[in-house]
Amino acid sequence: MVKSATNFLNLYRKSLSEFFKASPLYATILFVLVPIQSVLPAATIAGSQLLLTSLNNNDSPITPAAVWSVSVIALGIAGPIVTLTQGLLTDRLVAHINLTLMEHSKKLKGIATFETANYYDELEFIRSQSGWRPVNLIVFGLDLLRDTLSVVSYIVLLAQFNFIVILLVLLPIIPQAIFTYKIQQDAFETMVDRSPQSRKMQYYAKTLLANTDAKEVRIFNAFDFFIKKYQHTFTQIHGRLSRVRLKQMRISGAYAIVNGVALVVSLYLVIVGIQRGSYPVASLLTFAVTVVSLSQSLGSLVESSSLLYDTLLFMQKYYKFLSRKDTLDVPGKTISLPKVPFAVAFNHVSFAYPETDKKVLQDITFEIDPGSTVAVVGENGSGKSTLVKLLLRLYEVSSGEIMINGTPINQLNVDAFRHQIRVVFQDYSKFNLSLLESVGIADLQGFTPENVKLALQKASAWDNFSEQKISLQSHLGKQYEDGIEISGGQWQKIAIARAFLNDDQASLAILDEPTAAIDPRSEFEIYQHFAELSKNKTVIFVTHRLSSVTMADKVLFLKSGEIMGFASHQELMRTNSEYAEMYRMQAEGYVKGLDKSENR
Ligand SMILES: Nc1ncnc2c1ncn2[C@@H]1O[C@H](COP(=O)(O)OP(=O)(O)OP(=O)(O)O)[C@@H](O)[C@H]1O
Repeated sequence: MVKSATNFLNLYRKSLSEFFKASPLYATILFVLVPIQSVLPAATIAGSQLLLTSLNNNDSPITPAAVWSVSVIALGIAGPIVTLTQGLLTDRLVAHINLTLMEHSKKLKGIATFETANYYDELEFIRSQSGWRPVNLIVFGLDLLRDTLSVVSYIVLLAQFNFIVILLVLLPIIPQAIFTYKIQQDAFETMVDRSPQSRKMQYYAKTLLANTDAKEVRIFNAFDFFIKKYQHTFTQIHGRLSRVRLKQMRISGAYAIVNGVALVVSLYLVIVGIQRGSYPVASLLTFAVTVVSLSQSLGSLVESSSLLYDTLLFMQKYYKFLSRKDTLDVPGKTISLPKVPFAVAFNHVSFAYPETDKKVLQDITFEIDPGSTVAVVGENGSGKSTLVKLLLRLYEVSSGEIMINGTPINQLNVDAFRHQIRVVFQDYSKFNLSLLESVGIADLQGFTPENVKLALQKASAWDNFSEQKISLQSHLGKQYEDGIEISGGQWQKIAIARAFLNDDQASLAILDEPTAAIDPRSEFEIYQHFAELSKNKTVIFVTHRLSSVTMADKVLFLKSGEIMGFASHQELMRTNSEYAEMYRMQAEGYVKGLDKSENR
């Protein structure tokens, strides 16, 4: 209990320091004004009692009247200033928390955090709440400060009464507070637990409402299917949360009754005290007003601190994410390679994705000569994209070693190494930016309108865009009001253009199924430019179109994470029956297709 209270206070203190990081000015104004604002109600009550006493004693009422007046006026002025500053600080804090998260993601050079289910859930939870949780941190964080100071100031006012009176007012609140924190923790844990389910619910709603799945949902008439799935998941998680909240309400009601009885008893004690002459008559006013205000402030203190507790549990996850280290092991001193074509060597490389046991690559050993072109082929799931990810050092190998120009990959400077690579991913990004930026992002220091245009030409995209009056400045995608939605093939051509951008400065090009959505004419044109792309650099391309392997010096044939063959296409055709069969099957399918159309 003491330990968790200490943790709570430490986390609160740490979280408050975020206010100052977000805006030192607004935070300072608030931390000066809120305490003053908090004690002002008690000051007005004290002023009232002094006023009554002075009138009763025929003394001058000027000083107590001044205390009362100044307190009331200051209270009126402080309110709007605090509200304004709180609003301004909230905006800053939301931006600060999100920017800190984004800055931290910069340090995570590996992608395990983003592709592993557990990490992903945690990240999604933080990301989905980072837009509004900081607001609660300010609101409840300041409420706690305000309520604490108000409670202290009311207790000071009550100090003139018997100790038992104070105890009667304060005691019932302690079990109530403990219980409320416990319930809040249960509610939070229920919410965190349900985060995978919440994601499911969001997914079902999005499938029906977003444009990405609109076609198939309608063709399959799958509306009720998704609505039922949503309702089912909602009922599951809502039931748990409702039970926690109902329990909270029942027990809070019971404590309210205990509290009420304690207040009545304390009023009785004060009346008896006044009748006996222990307290002045005017103190009844102080007691009546203070006890009600104190009771309200105590209730509010418990509520705000329990709600803050909920927010602090979020902050705990936020700090945990910030303390998350990169999944790559980056040495203190790293090596940058000269701008020459890369020689790539895999030495007995095996790999299992984090938190899984299955080796998706097993004992892979091969060498690629600098400046040569290698095609990687194999069935779905044979490990081709995984090999690419390891070569880009998005993951660390489980065992074995990858060497680039004779240097182990994990001794290279990650940023410099990646900057020497041009890459097209199978699941390429559709950056909702201008056309210029969508391509330029591949070389942020070196892109110009001219070289972006050249890259788009090599990707066989420029004429197509020009015909549709899409300029370099046009915004792509639906994120913008004036954004233009382009076709799947056009998005892919932009991804290819990124590989062509300033490609003469790269040492390695990696193309993972680069032309899957491209029309045959464009594909032919792009492949013609590939010859240019492969000049002065090593090229590795993953493909299912075996017709394109003839462009490669060698073919790496993978099956179930193992190398089945690594030789020229001609040699594999001669020596590897499985490869030859795969190639013939594709070629026959194509020829049969031709025969059919000719016989029509
Ligand atoms: N992030 C991941 N976490 C866990 N397993 C993964 C992950 N990504 C891929 N896998 C698994 O690794 C294996 C190899 O996948 P990979 O994507 O490398 O195959 P591929 O040869 O590129 O397939 P395709 O031809 O379909 O693109 C598959 O069994 C897949 O399920």
